[in-house]
Amino acid sequence: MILDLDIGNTLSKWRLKDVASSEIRSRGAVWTREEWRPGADIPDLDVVEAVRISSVARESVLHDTVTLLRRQVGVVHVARSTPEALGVSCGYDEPGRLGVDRWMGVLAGYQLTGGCCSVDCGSAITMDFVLPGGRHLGGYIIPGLRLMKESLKLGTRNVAIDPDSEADELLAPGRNTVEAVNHGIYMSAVSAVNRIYSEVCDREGIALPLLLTGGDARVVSRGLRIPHAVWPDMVYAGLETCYPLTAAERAGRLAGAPLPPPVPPLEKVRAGLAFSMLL
Ligand SMILES: Nc1ncnc2c1ncn2[C@@H]1O[C@H](COP(=O)(O)OP(=O)(O)OP(=O)(O)O)[C@@H](O)[C@H]1O
Ligand SMILES: CC(C)(CO)[C@@H](O)C(=O)NCCC(=O)O
Ligand SMILES: [K+]
Repeated sequence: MILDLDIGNTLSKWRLKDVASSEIRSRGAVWTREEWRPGADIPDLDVVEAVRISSVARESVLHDTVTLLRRQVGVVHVARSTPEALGVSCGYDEPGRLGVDRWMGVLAGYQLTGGCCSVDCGSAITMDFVLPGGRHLGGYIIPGLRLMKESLKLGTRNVAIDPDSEADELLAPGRNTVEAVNHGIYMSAVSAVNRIYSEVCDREGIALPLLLTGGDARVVSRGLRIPHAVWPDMVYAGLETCYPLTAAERAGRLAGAPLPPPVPPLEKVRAGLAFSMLL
């Protein structure tokens, strides 16, 4: 089995992948705490022959995790953001400072589409752009839905947005504090994704396929009118492209990859932008 780890600020997610069949056997998530160690909700390391890690937690958390895993597993790959990988050049002045989860998303997105906008709706909402030809432009970081809500300190932090809510309801004016906060932050996240996508496509003169991942991807997806695809395993797919271990991965087939989303005509993106500027 391959153990893939996506260590985030809020949650550490894992999945077990069968080397022979390339199937995902199980998955789970644990809160990212002081240290990460195998426990009741962590898979049995005896069956694991290789580990691949994307981590944006503190370096000490990663260090402890790797030390522990190396005692039991022969192969441990730790992904890093680099100036260049798999035909993509990093847009950051200091590539090592780009969150490696973002870099994994960019590499997976580029592999799937040959140029895209990748959005990760997690603790933070990040947006990255990579053009056909492989130039990553850099991106944007805004607080995620949960963080935005917590920062308001209106006593609504424990009332989460129902991930199954309809976008129409979430976009309507709230009629109590919880609704006003939830609908407000939802609207700000969806508007930001919309606006940033349109601005960058306009600047660059190209409409790009839009890909979404992260814990809040599904609910944000429902409020977006731009065509896009949701790819829950996008960060893991970045690990697959960097460290291919199964036959399917070596052949470039990424687990759970959606069909590349249709790209709107650039004129339509520009018209939407012009409209929002008129108001
Ligand atoms: N079971 C859950 N526990 C915590 N957050 C959840 C859960 N299900 C959905 N969410 C939502 O997912 C978001 C966190 O997403 P995700 O798991 O992608 O983030 P993360 O691990 O914090 O990633 P990063 O720190 O890399 O941004 C939260 O804003 C929250 O609204
Ligand atoms: C922005 C987050 C927290 C999103 O998970 C992560 O990618 C990160 O810690 N990035 C480092 C800062 C940067 O990407 O510029
Ligand atoms: K993340």
